[in-house]
Amino acid sequence: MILLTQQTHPLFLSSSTYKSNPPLYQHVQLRVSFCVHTPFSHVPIMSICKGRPCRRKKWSRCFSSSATTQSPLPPDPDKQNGQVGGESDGVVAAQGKSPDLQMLFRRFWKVAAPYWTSDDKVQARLQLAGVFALTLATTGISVGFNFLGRDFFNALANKDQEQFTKQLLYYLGGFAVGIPFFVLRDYARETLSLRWRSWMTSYYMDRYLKNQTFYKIQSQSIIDNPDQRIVDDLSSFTGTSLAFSLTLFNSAVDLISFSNILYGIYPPLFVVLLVYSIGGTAISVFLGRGLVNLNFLQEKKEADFRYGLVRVRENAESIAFYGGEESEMQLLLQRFQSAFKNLTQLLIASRNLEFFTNGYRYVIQVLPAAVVAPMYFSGKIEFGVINQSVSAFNHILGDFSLIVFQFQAISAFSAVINRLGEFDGVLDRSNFKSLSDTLEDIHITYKDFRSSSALESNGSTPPEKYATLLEIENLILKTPSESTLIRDLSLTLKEKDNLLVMGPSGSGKTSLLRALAGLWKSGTGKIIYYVKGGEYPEQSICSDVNTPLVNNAHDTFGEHAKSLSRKSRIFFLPQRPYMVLGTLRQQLLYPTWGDDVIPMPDSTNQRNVLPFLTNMPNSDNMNNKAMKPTTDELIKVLEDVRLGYLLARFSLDSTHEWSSVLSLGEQQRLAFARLLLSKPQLALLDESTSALDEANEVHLYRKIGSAGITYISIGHRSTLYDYHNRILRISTYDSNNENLNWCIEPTRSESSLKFTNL
Ligand SMILES: Nc1ncnc2c1ncn2[C@@H]1O[C@H](COP(=O)(O)OP(=O)(O)OP(=O)(O)O)[C@@H](O)[C@H]1O
Repeated sequence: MILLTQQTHPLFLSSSTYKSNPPLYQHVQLRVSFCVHTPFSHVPIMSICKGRPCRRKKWSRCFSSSATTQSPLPPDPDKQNGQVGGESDGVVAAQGKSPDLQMLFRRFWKVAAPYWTSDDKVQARLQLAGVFALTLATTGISVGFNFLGRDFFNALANKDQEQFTKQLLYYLGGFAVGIPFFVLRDYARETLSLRWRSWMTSYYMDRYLKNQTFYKIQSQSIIDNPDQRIVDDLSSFTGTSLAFSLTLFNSAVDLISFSNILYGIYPPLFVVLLVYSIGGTAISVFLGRGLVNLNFLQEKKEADFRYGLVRVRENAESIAFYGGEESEMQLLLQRFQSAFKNLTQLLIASRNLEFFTNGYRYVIQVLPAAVVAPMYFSGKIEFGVINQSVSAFNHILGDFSLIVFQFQAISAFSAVINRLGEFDGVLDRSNFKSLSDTLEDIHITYKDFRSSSALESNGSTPPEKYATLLEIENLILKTPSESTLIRDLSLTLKEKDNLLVMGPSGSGKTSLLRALAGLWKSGTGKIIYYVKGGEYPEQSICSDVNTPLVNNAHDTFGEHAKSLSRKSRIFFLPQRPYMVLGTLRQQLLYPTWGDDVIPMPDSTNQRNVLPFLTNMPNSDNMNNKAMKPTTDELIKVLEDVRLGYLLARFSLDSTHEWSSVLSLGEQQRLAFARLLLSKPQLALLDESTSALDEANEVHLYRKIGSAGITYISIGHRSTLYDYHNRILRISTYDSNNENLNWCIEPTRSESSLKFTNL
């Protein structure tokens, strides 16, 4: 028996980390995991983590070392990046049913296939071929070792010193030649796995961030912990898929190579082995059937626990103000207990399976020697042949017993496949159509600004002074849970026609802005934006699949223009501004120039970066953006919103946790600075001055008014009347009342608006 120990965690802790946190890592250092292998066999017969059967990742490490066959080297201290992704709370798991095998294969294929047909396919396939070739070479080397071992033990048994020395030298020579193959095979496999993972990470992140999918997933609670699926599950999926494919390939080659040897020694031994392994597989599938579901739940529960801790970090100040430590402790303990209970069940299920699998492994150990020994005693075979038959037997046993030996790894892997398959489906649905068929009824259309002016000047009537910016037609707005908020709203908004939206709490004011921003689609009706299209290139004007086609194709902007117009023409200011991670300059430039302020890596580092990991800003997008503001302009805009004093405390390029170092009112003023820099056509302001004193509020409204930005604001203060032309009053919807639950009224005469005379 060869005992390969992996004292894993300390290898990944720098001494300083360890010294600064000795109690934290004390128990970690004591965790010794090991895989026990049979002589020259790649099959791990036991996997132990601190005295109990290893979970998933540790097993998959044994698994991947098994995939790499008979390595004379200790397995790599490979990625110890926490737990492997995991199980899903998907439909199947949630119902506690065993996942359907066909669906599992379908999901596996759907998740795995895109990379191998992607832009990186040539490189990927070449590397895969290299890994398979190296695996084949290592199998050949193992067969060679099998014969070397036979002659070595023969020389020993015959007390033939000369032959023994010769065989010893052969053995050492074999190691010198063979070891690099094993190392290179493992390295090539890990490199390919990392490349695959990198591509998939970029592919999943792209789809996750596109079309506000992240928002839909979060606001409608569609699936749990998407972040964990992107980080852990993808890593586990790529690593285990490669390891598993190589194990299968290797087992097939191994089976052919060693079956010949074993069959040549004693055919009945081969038949016994076959019957034994088929029976063992059937029993372990039966005993371990509950593990897949337990693995699903375990990962979800652990992710929930981790998310609870992240929320404490994110809301540290509020929790500290409330003095909510006790409640947080209770909530976190509840989540941990839930994970603990499930893990206990998982351990019990694993233990029961281990009773069988360990028995299965050990009972068979003496069998080949016992069957072949009579032939040795009768002088029909030499002593070395016994060793050879034991070795060949173990190889074939491992090949036939893949499912028995790897059942836990396979069950964990199935959970990962289901989790990713489910995520992939959600991303697909979100990117091709809505997540729910009933949610796509509010249509947003973008038309060329000129068409509104043309319409108005058509015929004998003189053109109106101001062009239309927005039309809302028969809008019935509903929550995602289908409760009506606003009925049959129709309005037209022209340039400088600033609208104030008022109404009781919960009546649907923010929801109206959500619908205008395209975040909510539940309901019916039309929203038409007239976007100043002069800056858009002709080719960006195309028919829009998500919006009803209008007669004049040039009137409707495509997806690309839609995102451009949303980004550069319509600007949304929430009540609690979002502060990005980065410098003060980045805060100001977000989101209009957000993608070109991130420093590009220098060209030396660039060489090592995979092409799909660099997200080059879209050149059309760049062309259509206004010139990036200079430092002087940034300083001026800070002064315009009365934040100039910040520059005495922070430089433009200093990085801080801005949501903590700036007060809410300062953050709101910073958001107005972004708005003034972007100069959109239309701004949607959701109580975006709620934290400001009246003097600052008035000042900011004057600034955006004089900048020529038209706005729709939600607010409660009567002082806001002075800066708006009309008020949209919404009352709480009552299904028994047939009247409309909104009305539009003028604030006061247009000439009296405070900024019009500025
Ligand atoms: N994701 C959601 N799913 C279901 N209902 C929601 C969702 N988000 C909000 N609602 C409900 O929609 C209604 C309108 O919410 P909205 O935020 O638009 O109100 P509001 O008028 O802006 O209120 P306030 O003045 O208090 O901010 C509320 O009853 C709210 O509970």
